[in-house]
Amino acid sequence: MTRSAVLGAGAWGTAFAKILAEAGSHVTIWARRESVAATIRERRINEGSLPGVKLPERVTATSDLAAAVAETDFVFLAVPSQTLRGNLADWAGHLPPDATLVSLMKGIELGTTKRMSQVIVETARVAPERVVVVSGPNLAPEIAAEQPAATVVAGLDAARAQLVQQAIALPYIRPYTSDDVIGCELGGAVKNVIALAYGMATAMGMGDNTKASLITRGLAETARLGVALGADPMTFAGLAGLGDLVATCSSPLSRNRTFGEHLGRGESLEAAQASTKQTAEGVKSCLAIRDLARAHGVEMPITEQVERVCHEGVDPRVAVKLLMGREMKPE
Ligand SMILES: NC(=O)c1ccc[n+]([C@@H]2O[C@H](COP(=O)([O-])OP(=O)(O)OC[C@H]3O[C@@H](n4cnc5c(N)ncnc54)[C@H](O)[C@@H]3O)[C@@H](O)[C@H]2O)c1
Ligand SMILES: O=P(O)(O)OC[C@H](O)CO
Repeated sequence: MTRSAVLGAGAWGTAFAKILAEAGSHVTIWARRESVAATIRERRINEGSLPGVKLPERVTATSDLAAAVAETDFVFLAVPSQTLRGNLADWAGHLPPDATLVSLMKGIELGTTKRMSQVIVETARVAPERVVVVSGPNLAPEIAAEQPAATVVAGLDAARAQLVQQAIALPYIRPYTSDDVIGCELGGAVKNVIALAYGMATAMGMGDNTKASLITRGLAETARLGVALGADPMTFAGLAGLGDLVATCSSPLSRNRTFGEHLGRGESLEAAQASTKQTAEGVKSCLAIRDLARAHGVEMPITEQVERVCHEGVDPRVAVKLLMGREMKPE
């Protein structure tokens, strides 16, 4: 039987531990707070992150990182993107020498503009082939409720990607493999930014034409950046591209869309942060994605406007006017 560690006891880490255990792994969740780890161990619940979900017997938890990762085949990373580098700096020395490191995160690092797999390779000092990424339309509460969904397992080493695929396949999870790590990670990170815009549009009372236009043009700018970085354009028509974009934009469960709704109602960034507690990765990633796009000479007008609303106090209505008033061009 395989052994897995899930580092991060948020909504996704907890839901993913349930998947892994049901698919046959022994799973240890690492939680920052011992009280969270103890409740998972003793009561098999993580009420703060995934309310009402009972975890299988094969899931345990600890706040001791070395104990969590000892003798594991897979280490799944599910902390907020902007904390990953700091976390890995502390963890790198404890990781088993051949464990596959799997990123469950959807963000781009501020300052460096690196994807999560790049941060892992650099900080844990491992070969890129040891890193696998899981990304797709996977809202944690729906997955925890065992509603059928598909996802993508992307890796440079096809054999490792297949092992992860086998480790998470269930009657309600259908994982596909891919070799396009760049495309899958970008799809996951940029959809959060577009979902912020979608939430703003929703709160401003905009209709389905507006929302369809945002999704379509949002995907166009994602694919443009992806191609400039070496991704396969077809990835953006798949689960980690369009699939995740549609799920995140259309679901009231999405933290990014919900955060956008707060901004669309005229709240400041600080007020929106105060009323939404969980991670809305797009809020920080929009800055890094904008910088990455500029560095590669790629136009990302929706991302630019989301960044201005989030971080420069621009009124979302003004952002819409600017987007609609751009120079005419072919699709
Ligand atoms: N929730 C989902 O539906 C979902 C689905 C797919 C991918 N993701 C991605 O998974 C990642 C984690 O998201 P989540 O939904 O679990 O977020 P979350 O907000 O529910 O939980 C984040 C967890 O990280 C912990 N944390 C915060 N700061 C930390 C630090 N400095 N060091 C270590 N741990 C820290 C928090 O205590 C919390 O347990 C994100 O990149 C997100 O985009 C989430
Ligand atoms: O709740 P969000 O906005 O972080 O989205 C969750 C997942 O990434 C959806 O696939």
